[in-house]
Amino acid sequence: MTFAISFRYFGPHIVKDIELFGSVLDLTEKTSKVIAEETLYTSLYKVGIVGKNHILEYLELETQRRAYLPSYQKPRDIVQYIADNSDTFGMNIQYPLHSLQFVMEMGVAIISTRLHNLIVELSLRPQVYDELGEEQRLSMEKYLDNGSLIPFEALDEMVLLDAFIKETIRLAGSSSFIPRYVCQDFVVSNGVTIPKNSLVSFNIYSHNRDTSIFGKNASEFDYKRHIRLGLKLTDTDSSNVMWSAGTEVCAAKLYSIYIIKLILSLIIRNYYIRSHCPIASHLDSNKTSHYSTNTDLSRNSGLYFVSRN
Ligand code: HEM
Repeated sequence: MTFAISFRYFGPHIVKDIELFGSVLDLTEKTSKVIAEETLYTSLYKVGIVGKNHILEYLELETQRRAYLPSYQKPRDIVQYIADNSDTFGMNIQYPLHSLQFVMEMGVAIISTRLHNLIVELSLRPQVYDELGEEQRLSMEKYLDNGSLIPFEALDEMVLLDAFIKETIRLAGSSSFIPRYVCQDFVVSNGVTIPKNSLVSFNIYSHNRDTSIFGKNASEFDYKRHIRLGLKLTDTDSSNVMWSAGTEVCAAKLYSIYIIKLILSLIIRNYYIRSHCPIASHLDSNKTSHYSTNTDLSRNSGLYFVSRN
């Protein structure tokens, strides 16, 4: 999954470069071992796709420093876990550090892809933009004493923004989501056997248009449905599988929600987003979203920000 994300993040123009490294990528496993090795980073660094590796430098120093901290001073986080278990990793301490760095980088990458979806969708829906703008105005009024700071409670209270994010991401899901490599023959409940060595994935595109979950207009953009149905972005049930489900729910769900809400709030408070996309002018019907327009007009190069002041 992570590599599917990075392809989207880097964009088609450099997919060719990435393909050069096909030999070091193993896309057939959920968590490929090779992605955690230095080879990939070094290769990407050489062609200028990524910058110097300061994160790894920091993690290396920090794990060494933490090994000497008295127990009452040790933070309960993943870096500490690695420091405390350095014996287990032995000479390969680099392995968990690279993996951790990779999670952080991919986390940033995935947030940026979702923000991209959201900003394009906003640009196409001036009426929704006004409604979200009004919600921001009320929030600013309520939290006037906080100046330009936006407290967590304020983000929690932004129900329209919550619903807008959820609806946009619901309609943007692709047909291949959280792919898995099948290590052994697996019989599913309807008797079908998935043979060993297959790749399977969840069709979130169809799932998110299921009328039994989202109502008759499941294929349309109707962001207030989530408010009517009492659904929130934090949910992790069949109405919201964007964070996955079960035991593998995204470890940074809340962090991502707050970051996305914060960034969108700041944008909405300060700018109007307009699109050069001609589709916007006749997008009155809710039958489409920026993903179903399926056109390069919906790229961010077609957008411009106009200051509210
Ligand atoms: C809008 C942003 C994000 C979305 C939509 C998202 C979505 C997901 C999904 C669908 C999974 C399950 C993947 C699978 O099982 O194959 C997942 C897992 C995970 N995500 Fe996120 N993610 C986001 C941001 C982040 C960020 C920013 C980080 C870290 C800084 C992060 C860290 C993780 C980790 C560590 C897991 C594995 C959890 C486990 O297997 O127990 N995610 N995420």
